[in-house]
Amino acid sequence: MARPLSADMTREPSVDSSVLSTIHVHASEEDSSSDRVPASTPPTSLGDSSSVGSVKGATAPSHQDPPTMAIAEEDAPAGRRSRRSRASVNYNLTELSNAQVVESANASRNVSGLTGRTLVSAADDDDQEHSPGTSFGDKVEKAMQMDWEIPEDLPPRPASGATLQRKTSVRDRVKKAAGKVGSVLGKRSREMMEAGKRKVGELKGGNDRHSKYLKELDTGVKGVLDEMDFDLDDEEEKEKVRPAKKAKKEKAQAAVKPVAPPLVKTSSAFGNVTAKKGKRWQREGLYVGQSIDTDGTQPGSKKKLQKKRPGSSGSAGTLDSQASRAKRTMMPMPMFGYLGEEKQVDFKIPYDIFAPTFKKGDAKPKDWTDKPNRQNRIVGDAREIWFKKGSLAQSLCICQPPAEGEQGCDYDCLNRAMHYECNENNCNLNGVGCSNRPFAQLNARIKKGGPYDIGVEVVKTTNRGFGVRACRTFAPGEIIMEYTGEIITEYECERRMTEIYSKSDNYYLMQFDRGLVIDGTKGSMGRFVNHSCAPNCEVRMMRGADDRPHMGIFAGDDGVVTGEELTYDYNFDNFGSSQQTCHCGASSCRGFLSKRLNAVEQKLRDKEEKERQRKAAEEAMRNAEAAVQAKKEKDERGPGWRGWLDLTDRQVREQLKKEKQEKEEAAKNSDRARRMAARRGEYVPPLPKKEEQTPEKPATEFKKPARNSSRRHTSTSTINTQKSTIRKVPTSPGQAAPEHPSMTPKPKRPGHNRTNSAVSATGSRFREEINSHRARPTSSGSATAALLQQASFAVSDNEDDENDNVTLAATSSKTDQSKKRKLGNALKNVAGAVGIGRGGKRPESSSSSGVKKATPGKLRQSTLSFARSM
Ligand SMILES: C[S@@+](CC[C@H](N)C(=O)[O-])C[C@H]1O[C@@H](n2cnc3c(N)ncnc32)[C@H](O)[C@@H]1O
Repeated sequence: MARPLSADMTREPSVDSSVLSTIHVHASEEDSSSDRVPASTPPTSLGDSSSVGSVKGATAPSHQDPPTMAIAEEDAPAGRRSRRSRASVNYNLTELSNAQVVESANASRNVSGLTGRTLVSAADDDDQEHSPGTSFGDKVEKAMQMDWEIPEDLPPRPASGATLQRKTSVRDRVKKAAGKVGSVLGKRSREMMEAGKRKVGELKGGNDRHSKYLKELDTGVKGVLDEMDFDLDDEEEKEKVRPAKKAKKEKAQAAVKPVAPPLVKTSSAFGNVTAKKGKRWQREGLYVGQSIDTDGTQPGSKKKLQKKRPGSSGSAGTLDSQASRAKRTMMPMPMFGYLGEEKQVDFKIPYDIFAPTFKKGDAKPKDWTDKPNRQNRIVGDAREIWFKKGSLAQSLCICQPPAEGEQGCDYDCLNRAMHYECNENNCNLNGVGCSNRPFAQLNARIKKGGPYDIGVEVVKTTNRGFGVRACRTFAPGEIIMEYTGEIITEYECERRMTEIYSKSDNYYLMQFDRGLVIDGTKGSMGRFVNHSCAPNCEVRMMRGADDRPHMGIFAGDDGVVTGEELTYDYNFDNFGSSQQTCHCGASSCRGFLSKRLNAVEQKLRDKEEKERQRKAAEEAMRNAEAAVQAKKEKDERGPGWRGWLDLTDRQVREQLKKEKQEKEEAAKNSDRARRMAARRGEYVPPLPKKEEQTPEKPATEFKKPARNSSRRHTSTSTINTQKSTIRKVPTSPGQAAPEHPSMTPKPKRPGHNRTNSAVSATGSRFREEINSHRARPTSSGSATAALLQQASFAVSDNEDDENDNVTLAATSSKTDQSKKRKLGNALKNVAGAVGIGRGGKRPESSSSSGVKKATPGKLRQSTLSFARSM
């Protein structure tokens, strides 16, 4: 197909505007002899070099021969003949190529029009432009030699007469370079940027538009040049594009509402500038990386931030840089809404946020390191048992591959049922989907490492020493850790218990295989797992792939969540006699870290417990009854009862004797006795005046506690008035305070104010009765009150001479007689009132004078009272 170019072409002036209208091709002699193309036969295709080559003549017009162009001999490839030796053929290329008429004066640019679409890249054009020595014809020939086809999806050719696509300008190339700069950072980026700037600088030449580009290059947003829109240098074009941009922007803003972010000032390497309007970022919201100053709308909030941060002194650093320093590194905790009273929503901390870890200063177990012994150590005689070849039955599971979404070797697996861990030798599934390999899984997890490999930590509890807390979740039945330690014999265990751990509070001994015991004192973290009567874990023994038993702590049926303390039921065998009290706090707590009982044991225990409770209830009942009885007896004995006295005590007996004498003496000198004696006409010796007043008897002795009822209160106060008068009766001079401690009066009860001595001192049953009735509620309170008031007034009249009332019987004067009468009447009235108050009846034992006789049972003091039941 391709032939060496063998024709020189010249162009003849054309009447047409096209310079390419007529081209003369000078065929060589050789061509004319062999491949000569007749003048009337045009090339049938563009591949025909003789016709295409003529174009070259058009690209390099010779000024010596205008307008006919000829290729100089020296331009021809080496070995070719000179022009003189070739025949000249003229072709009308316009006609031949059916090319569109290119109006541009620049012939080299218009070449592309011949092939419809540029076959030669812009870069080649540039090369050609910048390397004038390169033959265009050669290039065309090269292009012709290529296997090529025009892709179908090319943009349509511009309509005839439309402006052809312009060649890439320097500005475009700068933009292109700048675009690359935007995506790459570092030295290379800077170099490219500098190159772009230089090019624009070359173009500058006082042109405003160019200086604008230069400026844009310098001040691009965030220094990213790919965001610069160099294409939009035409104001008209910009206007066309803007509405679309605007709509896009509005749409974006609507999506991030309600907070419209303010246009912020930003800084770049080139200084502070106002940010480009196009892009706005949502600066606030509940996501990592947001500004801590969540309420940016608060005036002064940014300033506060500025103040807080060291080194952020005003001008140093822009707002953006400060905000970036104040970015959250974690999700903020949802503090509000969950805990309020209105929204009683249970709040659970997501496990992947809450990761409790040991803090500095937290208590750590002294005898334990962070790198515990994760392997069992067989000690002493245990070796013999441990390494003895057991006749354990081999197990082989017959599990089938699990269905999708299910796990293999599940609860119907034979290995699992026999507490064998599946391994490559005994598992039918060959490990595919097998879920019965906990220790292999644990080892793989620890080997892999990472923050959740072990997933638990030792923490100090409030009342149970140290404990273990989960730092991650564990699925139900998932292995958490292995309980390891020293493997000892039971004998050794007992020895250690009595000799080494006898004074210890914490025991780490766990029953193991074949009568062996694991002493976890020097073992894994499992030894710190505490007991609970409602545990969240369980301990299981399993024969591992190494054919040795292993003790594992597994998550219970509900799994374990982050932050939970791991617990299992110790089912403690008490080595000692004393039981350890349980502080697990579960509602079903058994009270002790003791063994969980089987059904029969539990039944027996329940029966015993029931019996114990019944006995306790009976005892309580008996005690209550005794208390009631005692109270009743005490009440019956009256307020003067001083409790039981020991009559075997000589001092007590003497004291009682003395009191009796005093009482008799007092009775002799009592008003009543004197009155009676006077009535009988006997001589009544006057009482010494001085002794009439008894300062040691406080006035409050007779006081009754205030009552709620106003009526009672009224009557009480009335009686108190009267009482204050009556109280002035002298006490027996011989009366003294009891000496023996057992005689010491007990604290007085309200309503039982009167003591024996008080009765003795008054020596009057009237007063006694008044006092006793005063304490009782009356049904006809108002009538009684009136009468008592009357009596009170009557007695009050006598108050002028305080001593007179006690010397009534001793005086014989007229005034005294009248006073005596008055008082007698008053007291009579009172007694009558009391009688009415007790149901309208007069007291049975009232005398003809209207004075009520106290019944013997109402006497406050009795020697009986002092008899102690022995
Ligand atoms: C295996 S250790 C557990 C770790 C232990 N708390 C420590 O600080 O080393 C068992 C001992 O912990 C204590 N303990 C465990 N659970 C308890 C509970 N629920 N109530 C009271 N004490 C408990 C008992 O002293 C028990 O002997």
